[in-house]
Amino acid sequence: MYSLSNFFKHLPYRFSRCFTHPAPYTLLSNVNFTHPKPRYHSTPTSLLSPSIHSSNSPYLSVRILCQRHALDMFSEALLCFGAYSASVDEEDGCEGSYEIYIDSIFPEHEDVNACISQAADSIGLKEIPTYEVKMGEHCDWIKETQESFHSVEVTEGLWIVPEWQTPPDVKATNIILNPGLAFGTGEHPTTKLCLMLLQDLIKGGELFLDYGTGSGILAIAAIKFGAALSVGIDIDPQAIISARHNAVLNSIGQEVLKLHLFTEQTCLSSIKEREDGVVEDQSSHEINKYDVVIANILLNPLLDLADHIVSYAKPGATVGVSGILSEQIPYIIDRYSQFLEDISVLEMDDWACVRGSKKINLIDS
Ligand SMILES: C[S@@+](CC[C@H](N)C(=O)[O-])C[C@H]1O[C@@H](n2cnc3c(N)ncnc32)[C@H](O)[C@@H]1O
Repeated sequence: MYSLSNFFKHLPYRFSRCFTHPAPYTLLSNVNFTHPKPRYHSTPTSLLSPSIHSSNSPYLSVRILCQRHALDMFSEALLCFGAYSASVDEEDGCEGSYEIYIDSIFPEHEDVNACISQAADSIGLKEIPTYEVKMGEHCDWIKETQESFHSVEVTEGLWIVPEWQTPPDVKATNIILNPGLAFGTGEHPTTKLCLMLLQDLIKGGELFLDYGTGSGILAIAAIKFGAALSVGIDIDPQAIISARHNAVLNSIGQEVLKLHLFTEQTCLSSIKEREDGVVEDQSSHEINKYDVVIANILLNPLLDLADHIVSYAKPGATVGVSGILSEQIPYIIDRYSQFLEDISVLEMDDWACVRGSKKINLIDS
């Protein structure tokens, strides 16, 4: 039986993606951030801290030279240790180089040196990255950061459109998103792969579980494709808030798109609505219920939570797991082949999504 203590031990895995250790079942990173609570899973192009309250305050603009292999983890660590945002300009003169620039925004009063040192230390960098600091002018830099997101056509006729843009094709299936607050902008290959899988699977009337919903992009897409019910779960309250906002942007009601926060309290208390509007509830994501289950998280939680993730699917239902690099496919197949049959793999830009059908006679643990 899956236990809560097991579940919570996976939280640090959210920081593991930039390490591609070959051995399965290994804790790839022992990073344990204590303050403030980490919010983001990865940084495809840009991250914004949810602690932003005012977009018009003075700020420090910090350009940091980072080792390319540490990019994802270091960006996330910066947010954890005080940065408002961390973004990468892939076209900024470092192509092919061992190092890459991260442009980060800090509050005016922040001790940037301490933040960068702590961030580097927390992910085990031996040297503190070099950086330069400029005082930012009063300007709406959140808006500037958001403007780096553009409408994306994921597959023919399926567009992800930022909230502030007009859909390029009004006849297409348009998912309207505010991508600034949680992972799932539609730009990341794993999100694209999951969307393609969903488009293939949802024919009408299905029950869909989005395990690690982030911005809610997959849960929303499933409804747009014709699912009868989407349930999105996440361990990050900001993701739930963001997904709810995005559901409203797409005129999708709570009767068909249910969002649930996984917390320790969730399992100890009954359903309750908190002051921030997040509903905590475990009752509606029942095992053996869903026609399609997709988990776009990371290698290690996918390995450790495999039986838990699969248990939500009906016998014979499709389970898709993503958030993994192509080189990690064998570990996923090795682990999931005890639960799934007819396993196949979709790949895009070195990222992968593994799908399979839940074995009919599987006894859920
Ligand atoms: C890569 S994002 C995926 C977002 C979206 N589903 C997509 O496909 O773009 C992963 C999300 O999973 C959440 N997450 C990470 N570990 C989790 C876990 N063990 N259980 C539930 N959610 C988790 C993160 O908070 C994050 O919002």
